Amino acid sequence: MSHAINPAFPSTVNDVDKYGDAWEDKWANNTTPWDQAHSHPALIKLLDSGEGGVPAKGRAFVPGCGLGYDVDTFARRGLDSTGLDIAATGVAAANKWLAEQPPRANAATVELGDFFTYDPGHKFDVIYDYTFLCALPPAMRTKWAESMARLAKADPSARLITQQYPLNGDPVGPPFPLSVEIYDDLLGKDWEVVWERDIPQEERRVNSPPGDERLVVWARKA
Ligand SMILES: C[S@@+](CC[C@H](N)C(=O)[O-])C[C@H]1O[C@@H](n2cnc3c(N)ncnc32)[C@H](O)[C@@H]1O
Repeated sequence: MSHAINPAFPSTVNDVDKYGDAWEDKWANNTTPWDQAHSHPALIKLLDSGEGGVPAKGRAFVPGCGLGYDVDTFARRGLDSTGLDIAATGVAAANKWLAEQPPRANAATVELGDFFTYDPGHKFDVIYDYTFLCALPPAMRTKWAESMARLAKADPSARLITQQYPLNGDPVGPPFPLSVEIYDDLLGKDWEVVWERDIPQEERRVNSPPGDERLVVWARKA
């Protein structure tokens, strides 16, 4: 079995101390091959369907947002939307891209910060994770789940949307392979699944490495 590290992800994220620098290096060197230039079609389909009880107003949050396509997507659906990224170069590029898009009624901004210590001073109605959990060294996963609960409204109307990927990946990351069980173990204490769907091959993002994808909507437990 191959243990090659996917070039889309910085190998140095395995070293937690150099972790933020590794992402900044990627952005500064303009090597962001994960960037697909748009939101995942499965997210658009979910939001357009109105399924899963995803709030259509309030505040949306996209940690590890990259260039901010998902921030724009939520803002165009009625939510004031905040992205967060640890790479300053990425944040500047994202805010430039967001400013270049057609006007929208709701706020769409990307902030510089570390998800694990981020405190915006308010809670979010919707949080979306895509290619963020899989980018983290597995040792950080418990803190990822704690931060999701900390940043979401403690209300059953709050939703966490996880684009679960890669579910059948190479055992050595990044991207670090995940499984439905891993998500359940991480999130089951604070969240319950209210909607889920396997993503068929034709809906996956172009250039995705092999691996199943599943889109899951979680409601915050009361
Ligand atoms: C694989 S990229 C995915 C970007 C985006 N979600 C996309 O699909 O285009 C992961 C992103 O997470 C950011 N990131 C990594 N660790 C972070 C952290 N602790 N807090 C905030 N952003 C982080 C990286 O700088 C990078 O832009």
